[in-house]
Amino acid sequence: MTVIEINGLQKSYKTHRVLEDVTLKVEKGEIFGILGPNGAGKTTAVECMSGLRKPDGGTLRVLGLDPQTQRAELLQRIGTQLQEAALPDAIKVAEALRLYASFYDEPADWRALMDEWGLTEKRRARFGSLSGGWKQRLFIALALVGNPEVVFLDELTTGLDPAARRMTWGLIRDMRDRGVTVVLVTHFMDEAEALCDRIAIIDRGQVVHEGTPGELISKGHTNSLDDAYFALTERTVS
Ligand SMILES: Nc1ncnc2c1ncn2[C@@H]1O[C@H](COP(=O)(O)OP(=O)(O)OP(=O)(O)O)[C@@H](O)[C@H]1O
Repeated sequence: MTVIEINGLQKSYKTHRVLEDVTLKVEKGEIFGILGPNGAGKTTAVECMSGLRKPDGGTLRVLGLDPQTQRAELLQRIGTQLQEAALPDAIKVAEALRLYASFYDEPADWRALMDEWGLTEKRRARFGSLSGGWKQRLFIALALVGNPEVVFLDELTTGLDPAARRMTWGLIRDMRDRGVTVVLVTHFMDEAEALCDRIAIIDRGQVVHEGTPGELISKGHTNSLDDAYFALTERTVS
C-alpha cells in the first residue's frame, strides 16, 4: 500500500527554486531514506509532506490526504521529530510526553511508551539536563505518542556518539517492526545502508536515483552505499 505519493513537487523560496520536480512513492511499513547534499531540498520536501510548507506545484498525498487542505486530519496520523528548540529546558520528560499525548484524539498510552523506550528512569529529568542520546530517545517517543502511521525523522542521529547512534538505529527498526512507516533524512551512508528499505537521492531539487541500498550499490558499480553515492551523484570529496 502506498502511503506517500508525490508527483512533480515544486517549491521556491522567493526566486530560489529549491524543489524542481520531486516524484516519489513510499510504501507502508518501510524505512524510506532521503539522501542528498546540503541544500538539495530534503528538509523542504519533508516539510511539504508533513504540511509545514505549502508546495507551489505538483501533487502530494500522505495517507491519501492533502497535507495543505487536510492538515488537521493528517497531523493526527503522523509523527514528526521535533527540533531541539521546540521543548523548553525546564520541562520534565514525563510532562513532555503527557503534554504531547494531549494533542491527539487517540494517543498512545504515554506511560507505557515512556517505559518501552527506556525513559522511565529519566521521567523527572528536565529536558535541558539530558544528553544528546536521551534527547533523541525522547524525540522518538514524542514522535510516536500520537500512535502515528507515518513518522518523519530529519537528521535524527546527527551529533550522537557511535553507541547512541547504534541504539537509535535499533529504536527506528523497532518502529518499523510495529508497522510504522518511517521517512528518514540522513547524511550518514552507513546509517542509510543499515536501516533503509529504499532510498531516494535528491539533488538540485529532483530525485536523481531511487532504489534499495543494494540496487544503488549495483547501479554505482561499487561495494558500499558511501561509494555508490559519490559515483551516482558524481561528486568529489574536496
Ligand atoms: N525558510 C526558508 N527561506 C528561504 N530559503 C530557505 C528556507 N528554508 C530553506 N531554504 C533554502 O532552501 C534550500 C534547501 O534547503 P533544505 O533545508 O530543504 O535542504 P536540505 O537538503 O535539507 O539541506 P541540508 O542537508 O543542509 O539540511 C537551501 O538553499 C536553503 O538555504
